[in-house]
Amino acid sequence: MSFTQYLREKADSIWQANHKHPFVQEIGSGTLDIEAFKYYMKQDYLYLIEYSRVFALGAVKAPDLETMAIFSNYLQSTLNEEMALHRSYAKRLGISEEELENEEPAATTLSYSSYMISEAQKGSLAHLIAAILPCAWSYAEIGQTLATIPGAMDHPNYGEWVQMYQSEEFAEIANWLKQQLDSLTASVNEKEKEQLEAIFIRSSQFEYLFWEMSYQQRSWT
Ligand SMILES: Cc1ncc(CO)c(N)n1
Repeated sequence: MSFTQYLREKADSIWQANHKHPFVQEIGSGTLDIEAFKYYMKQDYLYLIEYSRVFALGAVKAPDLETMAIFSNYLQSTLNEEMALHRSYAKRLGISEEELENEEPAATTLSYSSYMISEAQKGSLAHLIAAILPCAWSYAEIGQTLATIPGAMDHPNYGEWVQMYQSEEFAEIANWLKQQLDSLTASVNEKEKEQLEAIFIRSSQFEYLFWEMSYQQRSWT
């Protein structure tokens, strides 16, 4: 079994809880309260700014030009493609660009993004990837699952979201990160593998908290 497959199994109960979370389920059924979605969009925009910085740090830590170019490519696609989805939703939902950029991060957004940046800065490239892999991989898994629900991709509010995350291009990011982590861990010791597992689990838990925060539209209190 590959190391990333092992991580996926270790985190399975958390990932199942993410799939079953009412925020995710209601995007699929199209019944999610639009106010919760708006709240999510604004917080996720802030999250993605910091997530982009981790890709930039990946380019800094990359061992060769090819890896550097791929990190810079995913930095570009997050800033200009994934975040364009948020900008387009904001426009449609009546959130101004100013409001989008001036939103204050909620407690979970701040702790999740600070956690990723901190692991990315202090650790090796493998640590950096372990911190962001649950983000890319769990959204690809969720997007592909929701896409099988009849009508989910055509829903007037949530269809575009499902289309983005079920796409091949989005899944490619997770697949590439998995390959990198598997090859980087081919020769690391057990202690480092345990550290990487702890980071992967922590980010998976933060994914759950992010759904929960959004569903409750919860900020700091
Ligand atoms: C919180 C969160 N995790 C992962 C993704 C996927 O990029 C996202 N947009 N937001």
